Amino acid sequence: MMLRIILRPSSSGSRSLGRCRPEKPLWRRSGDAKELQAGMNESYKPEFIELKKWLKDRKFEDANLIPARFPGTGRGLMSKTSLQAGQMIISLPESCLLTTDTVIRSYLGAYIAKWQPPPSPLLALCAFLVSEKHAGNQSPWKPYLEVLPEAYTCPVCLEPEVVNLLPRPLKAKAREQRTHVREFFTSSRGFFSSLQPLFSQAVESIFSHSALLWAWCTVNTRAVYMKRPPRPCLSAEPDTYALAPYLDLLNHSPRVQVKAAFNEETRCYEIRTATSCRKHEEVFICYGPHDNHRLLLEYGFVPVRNPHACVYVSEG
Ligand SMILES: C[S@@+](CC[C@H](N)C(=O)[O-])C[C@H]1O[C@@H](n2cnc3c(N)ncnc32)[C@H](O)[C@@H]1O
Repeated sequence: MMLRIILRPSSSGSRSLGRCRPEKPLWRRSGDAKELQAGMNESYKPEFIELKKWLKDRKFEDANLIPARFPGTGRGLMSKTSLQAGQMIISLPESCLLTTDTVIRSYLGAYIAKWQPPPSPLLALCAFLVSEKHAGNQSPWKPYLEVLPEAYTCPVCLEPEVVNLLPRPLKAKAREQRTHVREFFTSSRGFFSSLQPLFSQAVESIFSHSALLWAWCTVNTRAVYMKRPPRPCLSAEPDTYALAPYLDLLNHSPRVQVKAAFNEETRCYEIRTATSCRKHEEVFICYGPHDNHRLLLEYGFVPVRNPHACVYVSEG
């Protein structure tokens, strides 16, 4: 997420990640009826009822999209009505977004301001996610945290024996990603220690490698692209991540295009379709024109048919 409809540049630095890609117009649907399979409504589940209440309190109401489980793509959002080209799919108010603004305004803000060198925007978001998850029932973000995956399927989360089975170029990238996250953890430990006054439990047990990996994957697979101005209390790395509850239930299809961006006038993150979507179909967005390696590496899945799929060959 960051859903890239495109979503954003990757948090591991070297690539552009699938998030909402606002500069690309609209989406295409394949029109292949065989691909469209009915989903099982999940809106009755307590976690989604709680999430909808929480969103309503933050001025978001939507009667059209419902959480559902689809064969092939898993959990996603289904449209209760047909959607026409150019129609808004979702418009999520700023008050629902989790960005570095949220973190800086929180109890972590004073600790971020004190820490030198300034933490990166990604570290600020990850620390907040870990801390709020640790807070459990006390967290105002609980309804959102409850619908986040417990675990991720990106190669960085796989056992080395499993990574070893991947094709060679992907294996190399998966190992690089693992090293990158390990270094992110090691270099963040000092900052985590500085947060000890906030917790009765040892910070080492809260901000563990596995907790940070979960937070990193949450941001990397779900955040949308939303550029924030640089702030002195954060490092100069681009601040482009926004977690967008509910909107981040939208799955990827390489065959659709959307327009997605934060609207400065309405103060909402908006996604519009370019093409129509039939009633009771899964609504997709496009995380970017990514090949299968990239989708597996960054998002932990490979779509059934991908027009951007390619085969890597070595020079030899
Ligand atoms: C932004 S989330 C979308 C919602 C997610 N399916 C959920 O249940 O929370 C992105 C994640 O959804 C899954 N996903 C997205 N598009 C998919 C697709 N076409 N097929 C299978 N899984 C997909 C991947 O696990 C990906 O990391």
